[in-house]
Amino acid sequence: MKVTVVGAGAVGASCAEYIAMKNFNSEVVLVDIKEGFAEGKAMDLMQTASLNGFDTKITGTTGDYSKTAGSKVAVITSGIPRKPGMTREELIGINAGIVKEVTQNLVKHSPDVIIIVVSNPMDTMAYLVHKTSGLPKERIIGMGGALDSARFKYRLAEALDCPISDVDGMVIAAHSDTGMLPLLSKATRNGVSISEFLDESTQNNLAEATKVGGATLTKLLGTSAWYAPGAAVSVLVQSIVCDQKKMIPCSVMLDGEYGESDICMGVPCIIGKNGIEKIVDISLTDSEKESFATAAKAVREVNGDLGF
Ligand SMILES: NC(=O)C1=CN([C@@H]2O[C@H](COP(=O)(O)OP(=O)(O)OC[C@H]3O[C@@H](n4cnc5c(N)ncnc54)[C@H](O)[C@@H]3O)[C@@H](O)[C@H]2O)C=CC1
Ligand SMILES: O=C([O-])CC(=O)C(=O)O
Repeated sequence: MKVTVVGAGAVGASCAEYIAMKNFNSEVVLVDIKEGFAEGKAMDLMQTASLNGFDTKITGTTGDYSKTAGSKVAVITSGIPRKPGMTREELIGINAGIVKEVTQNLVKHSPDVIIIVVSNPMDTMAYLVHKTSGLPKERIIGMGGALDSARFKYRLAEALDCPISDVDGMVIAAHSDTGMLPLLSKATRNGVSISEFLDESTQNNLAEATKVGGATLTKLLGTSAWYAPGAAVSVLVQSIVCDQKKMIPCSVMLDGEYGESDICMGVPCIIGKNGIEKIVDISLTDSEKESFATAAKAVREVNGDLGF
């Protein structure tokens, strides 16, 4: 199957690399606006194929969307990343125009495409794709929760001083420094609630560290992260291409679910060959419900800047 990745920068190239390394898909097309950049990244990645043992064909193009025709999945990573001290929301002015134009080009050449939105502010960019693409809602998936949940598991394992494979947990709501909701009430070590091992203050500290995970890395790196974002996208793409029907928190258009409508927010979804196969309704505590509603209010305010 053909998978297109728009934006051959840090996250886009990392997506392409992880997809290829997992060797489940035949073709990845990288697109960038910078002359020769996607072609160069594709060539460099292809020269790792014999070393890393994958058969995925990776090609690159400078803005020729005819090369993306017939894509099953397209990942939008084009746009600017934040710098230390910035919020994701501050990127809207530049990224909204880029995401809108890229979406129109993608849909023109691949009307049946499933779009994965990565560019920030992601929940608002996913909403923008809904408003401008004409695609059915099950074919627009915002990537945030997969990454935030991986960061949550990293912090859980750190606090529990145990292997990451021992822990499980999920982050829902918004992909923002304040709007993420790590579900402490459902986090486990081998099926045992973390409250059996960690006191409340330790739990709250690790939840806070999870929420600012992106900002912490941006401060350390001088730009935002790419390895875990790329890996998180590859998990989503694999679940679609291989119809795995994994449950992954994704930012999707809500129509009454979790008490919200006309907004993209992170909720657990079953991801398969049709994109979002199902939104999973899970029980939340009263305080989690309140946090979800507060996060939605903030996302709605940012969406307002799009002018729909
Ligand atoms: N949703 C998430 O969890 C995450 C989102 N991000 C977001 O992903 C985006 C990309 O981040 P990076 O890869 O680090 O940035 P980057 O600057 O390394 O790469 C972005 C690429 O997009 C290209 N581009 C810009 N306009 C374009 C257009 N109209 N068409 C095609 N390509 C275009 C640029 O030339 C550049 O190569 C940022 O908005 C960042 O905030 C990053 C990490 C995680
Ligand atoms: O922090 C950022 O700006 C990039 C991002 O969304 C993340 O790494 O979670």
